Amino acid sequence: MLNSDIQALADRIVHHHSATFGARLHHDANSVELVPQPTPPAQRSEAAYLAALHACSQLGFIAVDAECLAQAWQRQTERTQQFDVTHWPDDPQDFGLAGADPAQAFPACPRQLGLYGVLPTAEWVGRMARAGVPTVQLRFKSDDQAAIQREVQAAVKAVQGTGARLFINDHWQAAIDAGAYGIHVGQEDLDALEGAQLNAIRASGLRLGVSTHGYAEMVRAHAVQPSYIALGAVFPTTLKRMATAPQGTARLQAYVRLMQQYPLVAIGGISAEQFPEILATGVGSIAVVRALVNAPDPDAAAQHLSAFIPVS
Ligand SMILES: Cc1ncc(COP(=O)(O)OP(=O)(O)O)c(N)n1
Ligand SMILES: Cc1ncsc1CCOP(=O)(O)O
Ligand SMILES: [Mg+2]
Repeated sequence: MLNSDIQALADRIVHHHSATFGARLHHDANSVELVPQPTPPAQRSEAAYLAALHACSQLGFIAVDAECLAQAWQRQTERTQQFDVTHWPDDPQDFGLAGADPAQAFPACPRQLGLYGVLPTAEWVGRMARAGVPTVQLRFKSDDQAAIQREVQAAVKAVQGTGARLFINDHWQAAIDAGAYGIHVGQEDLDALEGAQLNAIRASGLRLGVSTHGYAEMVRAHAVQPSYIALGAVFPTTLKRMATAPQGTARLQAYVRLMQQYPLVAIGGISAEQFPEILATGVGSIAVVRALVNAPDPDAAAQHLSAFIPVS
């Protein structure tokens, strides 16, 4: 039970930020509602922390993200010596995101990765790279090691001479062996990697992209200092069962403000009409599957969508 002073502070946070985070997230075809979450058990006793923990849960942030935000709100309050309910935490130092060892960072990749095609086969990878998609990923789901090796090698070959950067999803050893541009891993994949395996990826010189679905996962991703961070799912997607609700553009905007030190990729349910509002958040790349693979004319879609996003 919150005491009335803390409840009043929490109400002020909710009041100030509900139009941004708490309201029904828009998009006619992709309407998403973020529902209030139970407030998790408190880890500390300061007023700013307790009020923020309650308010962020009310605003629909899952327990680990509400905890992360509440800790950041407390640090912001101590640093600025005032509890400003209007100032949503967005300073990396308040999330423990400052001061990492640059020697441990994965190799840099451009901030503007441009259109990012996430594709099921080497054939699709080659086709989209030839159509001008600047960043492509082979997302080949198989447990057959021989098939994986073949597909990864074929994808590396397929992008040769096109200028496209090729990331390989999941199959990091095959990606290293074949000499891809980079590897993409999810949070569970990252958790499953032993220190020696992560060191092997780092030593290979390949870039590393990591999926995130909220504040706590961004902080975890930062611990390995990847080459880019993917943020999603922004909108509902039929292609992957997501453990968390779609994030929507308001949260995406807040993530981008916080994670400026990384190249950022938005993913999940993004179609051509949504490109302008996604790009307005400041991400350097939009990753899509269906917008390419299910398009009536995938080559024309590749050219059309690529033209939307600057590349560096
Ligand atoms: C650019 C990009 N972002 C996120 C994902 C999802 O990766 P992951 O969480 O590993 O899930 P699977 O794609 O393996 O199902 C991605 N592939 N690419
Ligand atoms: C692989 C993946 N990871 C998060 S959303 C997603 C699928 C994105 O596909 P689409 O762009 O068709 O929604
Ligand atoms: Mg994966």
